[in-house]
Amino acid sequence: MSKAAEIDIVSVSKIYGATTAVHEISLKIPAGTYCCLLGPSGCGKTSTLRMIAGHETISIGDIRLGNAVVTDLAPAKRGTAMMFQSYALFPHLDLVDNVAFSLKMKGVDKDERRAKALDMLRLMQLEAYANRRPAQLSGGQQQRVALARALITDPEALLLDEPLSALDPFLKIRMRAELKKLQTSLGITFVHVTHSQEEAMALADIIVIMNDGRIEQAAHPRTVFERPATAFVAKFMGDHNVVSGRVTQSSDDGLMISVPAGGDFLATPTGTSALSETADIAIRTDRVRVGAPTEKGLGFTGLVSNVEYRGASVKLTVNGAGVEDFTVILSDKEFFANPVKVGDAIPLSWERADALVLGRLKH
Ligand SMILES: Nc1ncnc2c1ncn2[C@@H]1O[C@H](COP(=O)(O)OP(=O)(O)OP(=O)(O)O)[C@@H](O)[C@H]1O
Repeated sequence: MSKAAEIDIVSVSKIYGATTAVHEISLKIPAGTYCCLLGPSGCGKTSTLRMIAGHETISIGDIRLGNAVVTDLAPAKRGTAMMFQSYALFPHLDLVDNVAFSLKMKGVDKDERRAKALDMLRLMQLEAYANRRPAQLSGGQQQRVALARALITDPEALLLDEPLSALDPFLKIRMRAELKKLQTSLGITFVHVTHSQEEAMALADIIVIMNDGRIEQAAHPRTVFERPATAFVAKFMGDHNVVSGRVTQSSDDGLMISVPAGGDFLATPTGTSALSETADIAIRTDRVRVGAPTEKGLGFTGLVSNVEYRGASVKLTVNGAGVEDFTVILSDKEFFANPVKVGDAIPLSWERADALVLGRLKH
């Protein structure tokens, strides 16, 4: 139906008075990609999306869409369409008029815009509701109307600001699958703002993790999870233990870090990390086993402070070797073959490849 555009963000900053919301970010989003901007509240995701849309001016830098620099273009001239968190539907108009609205603004004649709106409603499987008003629809249906309204302009890129946040948990998961299917079938570029790691992992070809107005990592979800670039990414994505310490020994295939008044840990450099006096390492919670390590630095003995049953798995929290709240996820089978309880002293271990040295971003 539509052509997709690459989005190229070149050294872009957003400054609101005394607040720098976005600090000189650069990012290339290839044409036809599903990109999720992910990060905690206030990290600059929405400002970035709004600058791509043209709803916010760019303080410094440029944004290109396909071959065109769109930095100073009005939103309607960019080839982008935006879907808002609240859907922003007109309560007094039926679905056809809601969806056809932007074509009416462009001066497209009535028959043509109604025909196109009906096509879009058909695409969203809402044809049967064409004459209803938004209040007569479910949350999921309203979301599909908002999508139809954004897509009627035939955009090269669709920008979505927390599109699933108004939905209940069950519908959220269903609509998430529908968004992915839609993006795949249209083949256009989607940029989707979310603060949910799970949502970003499920949808994205590229996850852009932002922190304090900067990009910590932009990569495929599997890379982000298996090779988190920084301590922030490892902590924010979850399922990793991050241990910080002083570097006491370093070579090409290993780095030893000492935790103040605690243990020594061996870690694998990942290339993203410039070596310095201190370092952070990440250890996946599901890669830790109960048992003595085979090599110095690949485990420690600690006291169990919490045991949480989760059905298919059991989560242990362990303190020791200068590390607090070290998390271990065991399969239910592993745990019940050898159960432990709060207060037990247990040895933990992992493989050398499962302890990674993390990079540090200059702030
Ligand atoms: N119009 C504005 N005027 C002044 N400061 C603003 C304005 N809009 C955003 N900010 C500030 O810029 C920073 C980034 O805001 P932004 O809305 O881009 O973050 P976000 O990651 O989308 O957050 P959330 O997930 O809470 O929506 C915040 O500190 C915010 O307070």
